[in-house]
Amino acid sequence: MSVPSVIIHRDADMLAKAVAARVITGLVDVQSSRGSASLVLTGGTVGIATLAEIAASPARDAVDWRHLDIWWGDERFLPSGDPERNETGARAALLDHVDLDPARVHVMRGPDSGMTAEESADAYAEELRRAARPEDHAPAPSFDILLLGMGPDGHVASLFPGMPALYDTRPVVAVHGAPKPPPTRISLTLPVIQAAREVWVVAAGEEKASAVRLALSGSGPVQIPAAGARGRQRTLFLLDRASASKIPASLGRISSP
Ligand SMILES: O=C1O[C@H](COP(=O)(O)O)[C@@H](O)[C@H](O)[C@H]1O
Repeated sequence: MSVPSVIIHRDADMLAKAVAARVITGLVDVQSSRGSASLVLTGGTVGIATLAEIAASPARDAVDWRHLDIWWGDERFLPSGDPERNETGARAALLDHVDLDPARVHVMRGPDSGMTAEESADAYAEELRRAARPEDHAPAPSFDILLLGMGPDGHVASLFPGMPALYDTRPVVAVHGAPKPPPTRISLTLPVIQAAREVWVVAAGEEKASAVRLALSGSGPVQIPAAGARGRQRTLFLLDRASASKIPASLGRISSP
């Protein structure tokens, strides 16, 4: 697993713009060497703002959207089209504005599919298994870029502090009783997250400052799930000044004046 690098931007707006630029460049780089790429989306405020910035960027046309697999790190177990679903926000902010191959948009299904949360998690695990290549040596692809928002309690995806999902070794799990609504969710687990090539934790706001410090300073993932957000080749903590305000100055590289 890689050691996190911390990059700090002026504010949430600049952070979303900078992460958007990074995503575009990252996807173009992967596609130019391998043809297709994979991107795991997150919900949450900065996550969705980043997608809107990608959509607004003239550079977005440098990405070959038809050869991109879109996955989700987590989903709120709500019917399709529900405004609280991460998918709904992602579609409105970006996915509806670019020429994706619908077969490569891998949605975590909600209760309107007729599935229980457990069945939906199992169906997603099966979709991941089918997408895994021999070189992944795992029942899921090694994603090129996996984006994670982070809550003030340090949760990433739908992995909340102290909850059983943090010990689960299956690739995808149903989560019940989440402290943030809605209580039922579907989430990738830490083994799949940690198999991604690059994991980028994106956070803004003073209310996240303590969790950011703990995630970067030796806490375990059961206490602070973001502490387990590490990529195989690269881990980035992309922060605004407020969320970075409690980490030692030596840890962060200021990127926006
Ligand atoms: O519920 C969720 O929250 C987190 C963080 O959201 P934020 O609004 O505090 O940025 C998000 O990463 C996750 O995908 C989502 O389901």
